[in-house]
Amino acid sequence: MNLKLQQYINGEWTNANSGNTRTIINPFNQEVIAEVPEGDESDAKAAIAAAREAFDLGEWSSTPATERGAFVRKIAEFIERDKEELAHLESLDTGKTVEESRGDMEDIAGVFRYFSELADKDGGELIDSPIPNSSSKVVYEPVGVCGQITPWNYPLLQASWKLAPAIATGNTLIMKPSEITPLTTIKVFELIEEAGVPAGVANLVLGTGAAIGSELSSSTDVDLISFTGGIDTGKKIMQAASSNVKNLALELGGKNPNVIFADADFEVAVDQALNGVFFHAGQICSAGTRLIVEESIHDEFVQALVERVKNFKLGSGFDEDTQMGPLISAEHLAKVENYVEAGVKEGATLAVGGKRPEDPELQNGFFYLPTIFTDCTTDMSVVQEEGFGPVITIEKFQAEDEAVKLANDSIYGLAGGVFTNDIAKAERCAAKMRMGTVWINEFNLYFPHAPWGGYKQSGIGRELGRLGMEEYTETKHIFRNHKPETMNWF
Ligand SMILES: NC(=O)c1ccc[n+]([C@@H]2O[C@H](COP(=O)([O-])OP(=O)(O)OC[C@H]3O[C@@H](n4cnc5c(N)ncnc54)[C@H](O)[C@@H]3O)[C@@H](O)[C@H]2O)c1
Ligand SMILES: C[N+](C)(C)CC=O
Repeated sequence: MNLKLQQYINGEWTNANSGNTRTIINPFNQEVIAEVPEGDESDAKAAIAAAREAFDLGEWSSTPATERGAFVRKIAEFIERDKEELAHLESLDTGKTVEESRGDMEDIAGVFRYFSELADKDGGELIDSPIPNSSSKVVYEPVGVCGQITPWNYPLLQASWKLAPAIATGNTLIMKPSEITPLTTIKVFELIEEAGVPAGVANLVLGTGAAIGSELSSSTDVDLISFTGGIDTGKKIMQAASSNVKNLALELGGKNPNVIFADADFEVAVDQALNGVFFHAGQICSAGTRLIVEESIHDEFVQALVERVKNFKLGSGFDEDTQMGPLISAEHLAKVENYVEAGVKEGATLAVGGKRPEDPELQNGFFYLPTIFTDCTTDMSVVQEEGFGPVITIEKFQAEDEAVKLANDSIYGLAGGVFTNDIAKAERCAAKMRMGTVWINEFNLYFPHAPWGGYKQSGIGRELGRLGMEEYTETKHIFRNHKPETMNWF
């Protein structure tokens, strides 16, 4: 593997202070693919100190936005150049099909391009001051030192949503990828170095959330934490971030409803319902794992889903005909098994799946069969909890209001979909669904221009789009008196 396999702190590639390492395995067959440093609090502290110094020096934050945008554009170009290598690493690390990883790399390059173009497009605002002989303006400044923590399911994609806007806006940062899937993030730091981003601006620390993530969250030298991951971790980070009232951006989980009306295009709705869940074996925050289907088409819809699911090809992400890869780890496989077991105990009916595959070629990987539960009710844990695996629950409805009520009956509010050919009905539902993204006759689509984030416990703040840039800026009002005079009050 032609990769540095080290941390990147203050422009230097380093091993962990302790000398400890972690073995990274391929979830398809458990083969060792890399040995990376396992940093601890001392590595995190060194990276925070480097980022703090680079920010407080002021050179980076006062670099013209056009120049910072040019650095970000170069990174986009290098990602496009190294797309195949990056896609290969992502599939090795996550088990997802290399076709999906190629798509991710295109999206990631697009994210860097988008923020490079946005970098110098907002120079602030002149306010029409109500005070005579004065001027009033608003300027946007970087927040400071940013801690960035990412999950294992879309390692580089989630990192790109944080790295590109932070660099474009003149912040300094410390990135901590998931300890399970660090490879593409290491590679992108090679590209950040190659692009010439100054030492100390972007730092990479490798290790666990308990050691490094909590140091980033609690340090009073960090001004902002941007986190993508599970709700429970998000809550811990929120508490730790109160140490110095950090700015906080949280992208958390989802249990995303997909409402199918009887008047939807049947084939499209079936196809999108499957795509909405089974890409990356359901390990997607916005997976449409909660299907809510109009009663009159329910049985036919379930039958069509089951027929298609039975023919899914599970296998290595590097085989061209593989449609679904493994889950990420033995631990996660056990979690999905327990989740399904709970559904069965609560009375949901297993229409298909519900176990590991028997294919001898898949026994060394963390595979789980695509699974569909019918006869589900909103009180079931499988309907309320995020399983983060290839599992769909199906509920029935009769009336539009009932469908919306079911869709909103959740602690989550990340994303949802509605399939119908009645556009007025679709718009009515979209308006009432309490989620950060609602797709009409589509599922799981995202692009850099539109904001991404959750209502309710799915998070705080937005990534992507202009709002994703604003997360990394502070707003300052500057008032100037052109004709200062004494007040003679005291
Ligand atoms: N909303 C979104 O856009 C989005 C995108 C991708 C994934 N997710 C969510 O991520 C979750 C799956 O990812 P995961 O299992 O890696 O999540 P996780 O919360 O277990 O871990 C995410 C990151 O947090 C770190 N971490 C763990 N404990 C920490 C602590 N105490 N302090 C600081 N950092 C800590 C981990 O090391 C990892 O880097 C799912 O819930 C999924 O929905 C959300
Ligand atoms: C945000 N997204 C959809 C790219 C990945 C969620 O897990």
